Amino acid sequence: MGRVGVLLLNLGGPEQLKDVRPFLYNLFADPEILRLPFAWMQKPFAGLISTMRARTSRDNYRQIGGGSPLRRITEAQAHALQDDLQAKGCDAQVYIGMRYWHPFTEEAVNRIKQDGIEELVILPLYPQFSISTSGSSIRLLEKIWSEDPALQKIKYTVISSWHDRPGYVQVMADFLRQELDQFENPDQTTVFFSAHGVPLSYVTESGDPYQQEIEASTQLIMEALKRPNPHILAYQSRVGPMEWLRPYTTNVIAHLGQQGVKDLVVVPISFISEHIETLQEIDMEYRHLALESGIENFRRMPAVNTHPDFIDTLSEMVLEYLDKPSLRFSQVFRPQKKIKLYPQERWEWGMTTTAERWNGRFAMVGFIALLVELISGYGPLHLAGLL
Ligand SMILES: C=CC1=C(C)c2cc3[nH]c(cc4nc(cc5[nH]c(cc1n2)c(C)c5CCC(=O)O)C(CCC(=O)O)=C4C)c(C)c3C=C
Ligand SMILES: [Fe+2]
Ligand SMILES: [Fe+2]
Repeated sequence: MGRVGVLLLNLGGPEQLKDVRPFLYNLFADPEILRLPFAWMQKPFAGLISTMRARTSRDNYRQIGGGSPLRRITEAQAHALQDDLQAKGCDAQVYIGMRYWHPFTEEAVNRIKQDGIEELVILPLYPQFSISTSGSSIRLLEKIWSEDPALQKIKYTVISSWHDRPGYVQVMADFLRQELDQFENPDQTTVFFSAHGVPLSYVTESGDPYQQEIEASTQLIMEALKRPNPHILAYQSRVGPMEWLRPYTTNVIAHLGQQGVKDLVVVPISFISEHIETLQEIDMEYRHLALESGIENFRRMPAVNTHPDFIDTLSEMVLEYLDKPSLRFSQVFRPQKKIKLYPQERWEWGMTTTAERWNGRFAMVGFIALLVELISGYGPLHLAGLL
């Protein structure tokens, strides 16, 4: 075996409040996250939205101590994984490549090249595949690879998804059982799986396997739990005016409260590390909503972070994939159709008269302004109390 490397992929998060705007810019400049009708719109639009959303987003990061813990946790996972692989006789070097913040994917790839890695396992830290997460990171790697002959000599394989790995399912079930046992009536407590949402069109138009994988993980965890608890799945963190996967977490929490549910445990199903959406959105916003809606006991299952059983699952997976035939970037899921940000209007460009063309252009400007406002939650319509 040649020199072995493992590349962990994750989203990245702003470490300080001053990083929030440039981080958001990188995120919104990615067409896998936000696809505009014309490519030339992407960067100006990302600039606009990131500037306008930065205030709300900074407030949220301020509430969790002024930055995301994602880098620190991912580094701890990388160290633990490297030690575990070593203990299992595999002398591998583990790298971290973040999509939108430091340490960037490009930096990780440079280090992999400098270190003379000959065999590489690429492991996204998202159990379920989505075009917007693992898909985006893998697309980026494919591009970097295509531009560098030195990288093309590395034997690599991609683990595109691991939502049904027995080890992962077992750790999640064990964590859930421990959390349930904190309630007075563990078997009657409602289990609320909260997954990060994606726009509905990713699934219905582009064939994103994300929803199906989330549902499968949920099912497998409930089976491994071996308890009779009622359970429900909903999607959180919607951004923008489009329809996202339903039901929305906020609606379901309010509804459960109205139905008289008193004990609720939230399982953050699409996250394996603590970050803003567990620490702020679930622990603060959803807790507040739940208590207001009549739920009395609200708990959240912690993310698996660096738990030894979780790290063991990761290392077993890496060792298994080193022996498997490799999965190429081109074999990883690709959207069937280009993702659209919104159900596209039929713009009648240059059809009849100049007047109609200009009507279209003015409508486009108005439409973009509305979109910016809906995504950022900030603008003249909000000021006028209309949104
Ligand atoms: C499975 C995980 C995730 C999916 C799916 C996902 C899709 C997705 N996200 C946005 C918009 C934003 N995401 C933001 C931060 C963020 N998102 C994830 C995970 C998923 N996103 C993580 C791990 C983080 C970083 C968290 C941290 O601790 O820093 C943000 C910025 C934060 C905010 O302002 O809310 C945005 C915006 C879209 C549009 C999308 C699907 C298309
Ligand atoms: Fe996100
Ligand atoms: Fe989010």
